[in-house]
Amino acid sequence: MSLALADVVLSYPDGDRRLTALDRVGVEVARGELAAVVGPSGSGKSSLLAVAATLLRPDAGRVVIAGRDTGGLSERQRTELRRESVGIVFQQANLVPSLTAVEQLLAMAHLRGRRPREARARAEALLERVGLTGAQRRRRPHQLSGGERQRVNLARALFSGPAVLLVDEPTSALDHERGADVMRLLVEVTHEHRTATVLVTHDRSLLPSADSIYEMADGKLTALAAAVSE
Ligand SMILES: Nc1ncnc2c1ncn2[C@@H]1O[C@H](COP(=O)(O)OP(=O)(O)OP(=O)(O)O)[C@@H](O)[C@H]1O
Repeated sequence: MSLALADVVLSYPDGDRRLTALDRVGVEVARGELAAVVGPSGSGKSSLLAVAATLLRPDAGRVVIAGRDTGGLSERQRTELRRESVGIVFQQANLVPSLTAVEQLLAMAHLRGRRPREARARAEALLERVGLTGAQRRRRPHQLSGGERQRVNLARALFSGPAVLLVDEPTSALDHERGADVMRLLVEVTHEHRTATVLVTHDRSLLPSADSIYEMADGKLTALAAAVSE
């Protein structure tokens, strides 16, 4: 399993008490599998992604990423593991306003010490794969549509070759057709790049293309349909 959560509990301070956002959550996602998580607002979906991304430490339970139990790791080790093994596509694209699409990816290469020519070729290929033309790859975020920015975001998340891909509401700002296109792309890249992908969404119409489906309600995660093992 590339991503495994077992008995994960997460709570937030809430006045004098604590609010339980994740209540003994367990989930396993294999490489090449896209698991979709649906659930109402406030049910704990973003909290699940934050824990899976090692951005938040759970109060209890285990989070295993690419075979490594993250529980005993220092902050520094967690950051390192996140950089190497976790691709994150959150609602806002969080792109750097002054950089072109290609440069958004190259900025990551710089952090990771890749060779410039090799990095540029990889950046161009990934952006092409997610559907950006040569001209679009040279544009800055404000010159791209919301859907195109999401594609840049996805390409950037894939750049390091992560084992785990975490995607939060990628289609919420898009119309139905564009949302369905982004979903199709996510399924394809999950299979091609062999990522263990978790996708959080409100949109139930996207579910049929997922490999497995879970529902989050009041911090509890239930499997609605399991992945068919290969
Ligand atoms: N930093 C925080 N401090 C306190 N409570 C929080 C914090 N973040 C989230 N919560 C609470 O935890 C619960 C779960 O929130 P979470 O954001 O995970 O839900 P969600 O399913 O992602 O919602 P949405 O679909 O609206 O994004 C909610 O009751 C929320 O108010």
